[in-house]
Amino acid sequence: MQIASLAEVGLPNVSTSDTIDSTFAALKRAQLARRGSFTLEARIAQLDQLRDSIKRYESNIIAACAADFRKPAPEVKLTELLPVLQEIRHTKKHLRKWMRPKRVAASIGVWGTRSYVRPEPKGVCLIIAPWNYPLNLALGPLVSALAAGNGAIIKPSEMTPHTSKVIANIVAETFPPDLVSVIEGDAAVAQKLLALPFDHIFFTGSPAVGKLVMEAAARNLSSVTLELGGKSPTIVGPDANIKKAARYIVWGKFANNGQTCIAPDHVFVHRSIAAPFNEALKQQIGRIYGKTPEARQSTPDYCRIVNARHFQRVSSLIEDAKSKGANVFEGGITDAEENFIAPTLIANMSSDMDISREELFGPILPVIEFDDIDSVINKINDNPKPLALYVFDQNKSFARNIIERTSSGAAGINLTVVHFLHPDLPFGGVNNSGIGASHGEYGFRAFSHEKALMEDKHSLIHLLFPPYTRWVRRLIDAAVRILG
Ligand SMILES: NC(=O)c1ccc[n+]([C@@H]2O[C@H](COP(=O)([O-])OP(=O)(O)OC[C@H]3O[C@@H](n4cnc5c(N)ncnc54)[C@H](O)[C@@H]3O)[C@@H](O)[C@H]2O)c1
Repeated sequence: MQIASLAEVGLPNVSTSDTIDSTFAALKRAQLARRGSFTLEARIAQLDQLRDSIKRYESNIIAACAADFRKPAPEVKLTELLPVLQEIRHTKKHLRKWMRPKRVAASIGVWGTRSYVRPEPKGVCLIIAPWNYPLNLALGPLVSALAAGNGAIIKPSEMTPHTSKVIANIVAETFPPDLVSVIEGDAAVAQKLLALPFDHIFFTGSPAVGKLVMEAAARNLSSVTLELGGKSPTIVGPDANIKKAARYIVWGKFANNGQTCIAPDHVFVHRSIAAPFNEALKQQIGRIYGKTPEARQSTPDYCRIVNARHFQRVSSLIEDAKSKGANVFEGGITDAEENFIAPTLIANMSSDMDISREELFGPILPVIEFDDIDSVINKINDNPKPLALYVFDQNKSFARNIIERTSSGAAGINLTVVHFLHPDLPFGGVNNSGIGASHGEYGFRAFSHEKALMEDKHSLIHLLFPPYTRWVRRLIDAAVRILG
């Protein structure tokens, strides 16, 4: 389905930047009012409503993603709809257990008390989303925020305006504005929002903007979850199943046109298998996207770069690499009219090239040959900790060695990207690639405050209260001796 203009997506019923303060105040008031009555049933009803609306809007979502960056419909279903719908299903199934206060056994020191860890809603949360999975990364966190009993403001990305409008319409149709509101806009709008004392900020985007978000959050001591990016390395060992490695790497890299936070950024391949591996990569690209440049440009299965600015950025990366001696051995063809960049494979990368430093976030894959795995591990450890790291090898100890000696948000063995789909795995980065985690119970906990609750039953702790008579002092000394 083609969308010619934003108006066709539907009339937005959405807060604008002028109404930021009043929207926030309304959410705050409503959140306090409903605090005691936000039951399991109420939360599940909201999740059901969200699921129904998403399903009702399915064709609009597909059309909007096509209008924004020619994202293929099957990719929209697999990477935008499925993760959010699965998150709803999984959350509904487990929410009762997650919400239940967890009994904690009394320790000797507080014998005679009863204790619980009681998750409570953080309050009013801000969700700032990126453009690359515009629906998934706006509504996925919303599922966790609602499950945990919060109100939320969503600020979708201005770079995918059609999808942003659809999100606004879904939310306006599904929730009262004092429970969930969408505020559309750019960085300036995000900055206005960030000045407000949100109870939690869930940000997905680049590490550079993540730092600004954390700085702004610090002013109000708002807690943060930062889902960031970086250069996720992939290592193909000497005993890799070459065909399988190429299949997963080509899919993980070129789906969404390389604009995936957990896409393999670059590949280290053992020199002994480099030639057949490079050939296998080329074969996979041909098999999926077509044998000729024309076929690759016309296939409906290949997404586009999101806008002219990013097209320019990614094209310049290729030009910079070429001018410094890189060998573009597949692709490299670009068409500015369509923000099209062919699936591109690059050899002979060197440290003076921009592709060796920047997160590529586009359809270019540098392939680097190695002899000694220690040098690869050292290189990874010399750089900021990545969001994901992938290893392909049949030999389990090869992967184990790398995973033990490096730090990354997630690690995958003989696959790429798929870990995103497991609702029981924490999804998140580490330091430069992120702080905190999302998905399933991890998402619920990100949006919850774990309140410590203790009740006195028949404890003897009052025997240690002042005045500090000789008897009390003796008791305290004994307590320190026994418990310390
Ligand atoms: N870890 C993850 O789950 C994940 C998922 C997708 C994308 N990413 C990362 O996101 C990046 C690409 O997305 P992007 O280009 O939309 O990121 P971005 O950081 O430029 O923008 C993300 C959001 O922040 C807002 N923003 C931009 N500048 C801002 C500023 N100065 N102050 C406040 N808000 C501002 C944008 O309007 C947008 O809504 C990549 O680095 C990618 O790896 C991470």
